[in-house]
This record gives sequence, structure tokens and C-alpha cells, in this order.
Amino acid sequence: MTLAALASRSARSLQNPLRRAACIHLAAPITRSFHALAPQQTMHPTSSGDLLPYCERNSTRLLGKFDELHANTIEHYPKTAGKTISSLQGQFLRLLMRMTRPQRVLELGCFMGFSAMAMADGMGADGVIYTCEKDGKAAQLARELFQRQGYQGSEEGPRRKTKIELMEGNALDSLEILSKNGLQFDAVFLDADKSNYINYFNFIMDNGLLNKGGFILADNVLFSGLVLNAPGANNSKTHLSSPPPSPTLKPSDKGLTENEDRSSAAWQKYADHMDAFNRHVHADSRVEVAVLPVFDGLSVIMHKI
Ligand SMILES: C[S@@+](CC[C@H](N)C(=O)[O-])C[C@H]1O[C@@H](n2cnc3c(N)ncnc32)[C@H](O)[C@@H]1O
Repeated sequence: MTLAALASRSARSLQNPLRRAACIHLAAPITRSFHALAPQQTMHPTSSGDLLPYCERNSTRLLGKFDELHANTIEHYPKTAGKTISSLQGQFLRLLMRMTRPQRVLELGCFMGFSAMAMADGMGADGVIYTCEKDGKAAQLARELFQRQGYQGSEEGPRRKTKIELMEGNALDSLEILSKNGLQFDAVFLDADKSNYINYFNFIMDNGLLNKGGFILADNVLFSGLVLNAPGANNSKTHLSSPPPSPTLKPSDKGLTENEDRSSAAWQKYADHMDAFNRHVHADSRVEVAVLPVFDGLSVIMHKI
């Protein structure tokens, strides 16, 4: 049985709610794409105001094939379209893949497939991305798009080489499947539910999913700067005086769905998870890490050789 078939069988078996981690995903798309939808309101001066559009204007543009994806996303997820990383971050990921040439990449949090496609475009012809998504609708739309754009063979058409393998279901279950199949990765992009970042990191490191010398990119690690307010952040001087959401920031700009808690306490809870993750990674002697104040905070974590 191919890994794809194995993954899809396993995804079907994940209907048991007990196996699904209770995970509200809260993206921080204020530094993400769809800038027309989400005004730039970030605590990080390098990605605020006019600077982000300036950086985008002076960066190589991603190809027009991403237009269909963006149109799809706005059509099907008008309120949470901003969960997708920004065009600039997509270009950054693509460039990083071009420079490091990983053979196998793992992504947790596919959504509509933008970051997966951006990374796939930067990888060599033999490179494959495994991307995990628990939202069935997003997974289906992404799968269809990958097929139309030639990243995945379709059942009907001639079998093309699959460059993006989409694993539908809870990411922790997908990690177990990948581990059981003995897969190892050169790079990982962490962009799923914040409350599980530590679990994802531990599983990947403890089960040898990341090759030595390989790296993990973890997104949203500064969570709009709110990590400074986390109880364990150990930063008495720089506490933020007025935690978001600000009155001018629409809930949809943070990727919240109608049913998610929009109180600033809930907001802070996600930032606390990110702070705990940052401290956890920093304390792990198997890795070296740089926590970068770009986008919504991006950690580059290398598995020491
Ligand atoms: C920020 S979005 C990913 C955006 C995507 N990386 C991009 O930039 O195009 C996070 C995604 O993670 C998914 N997600 C959240 N928790 C998950 C879990 N436990 N397992 C798998 N996917 C999960 C959400 O459904 C959501 O689509």
C-alpha cells in the first residue's frame, strides 16, 4: 500500500473525536497575505506600515498560478483567508528551498495550500512535500488545486509525479503514520495549531523525523508581540500596555472563525503557548535556534549534526 493510500485510510479512521486534539487554530495573519483584507497592524516595526508593501514591491514575485489559490481562498474562507502566509513569506520559503534543496519537506497546517505550493516550487524535481490538514473542506480544495496545477496525479488522468502529498487528518496522527513508514525529512514548516507546537516538536525530534542538519521553521512564534506578556516570558520591562485585538482590528483579520473566542484573554492564551514553545526549544540541546522578528515571528531551528 502506498503511503498516500495508507494516509487516506488512516484519515478516515480519525473520525473518533477522542483522537482529535482539541485545537482551535488561531493564526495571526496581520503580517500575512491578503493585505487588502488585513490592514498591517503589527508590533514589529520591520513589518508595519509602508515597509511591508515596499519589501514586497522589491522582492521577486511568485508566479501568477497562485492567483487561483488566492481567489479560491477568499471565495471559500472569506473570514479566515488571512490564515495563509503572506506573499512575501511565500517568496521567502520558496527561496529558502531553492537555496537548501531539501529532498523531503514536511508541513503541518496546509490550509488551502499556498505555503506548500510556494515551497514545492523552490524544490528540485525530485523533492516531495508532505502536508497535513485536518479541515476536510480545505484539504479537498487544496487537493483539487494541486491536481489542476500539476503537483499531484489525479485518479482519472495520467499519473504524474506527485510533488505534494496531502495527508488529511490530525497532524499528530499523520506524524505517527510517517514515523511508522520510516520517513525522514530535511525541513519542516510548523504552521498548525499553536497549542500543539511543543508536541509536534517533541514527536519530530524524538522519533527521528528530522535529519541531522535539517531544520524546522516555526511560524507565529511572536504572536503579534504578545509573547512578551506571557507569564514565563521573564520580561518585566517591556510588557505591552494594550493587548490586541485593537478596536480597529477585525476578528477576521486574525483568522478567527465565528465561533472562536475573541476575548483578549483567549488571544493571550495562544501567545502563552508560543512563549512556552520558544522556551522549550531554546532549552533543547539537540537543536540550535534563532527566533527572528520577521513576519509574525519565525523560528529557524536546526538539528545539530
Ligand atoms: C495558518 S493555517 C496554515 C496556512 C498555510 N500554511 C499557508 O500559509 O498556506 C493553519 C492550518 O492548520 C490546520 N490545523 C489546525 N490544527 C490542526 C491539526 N491538529 N492537525 C492538522 N491541521 C491542523 C488548520 O485547519 C489550518 O488550515
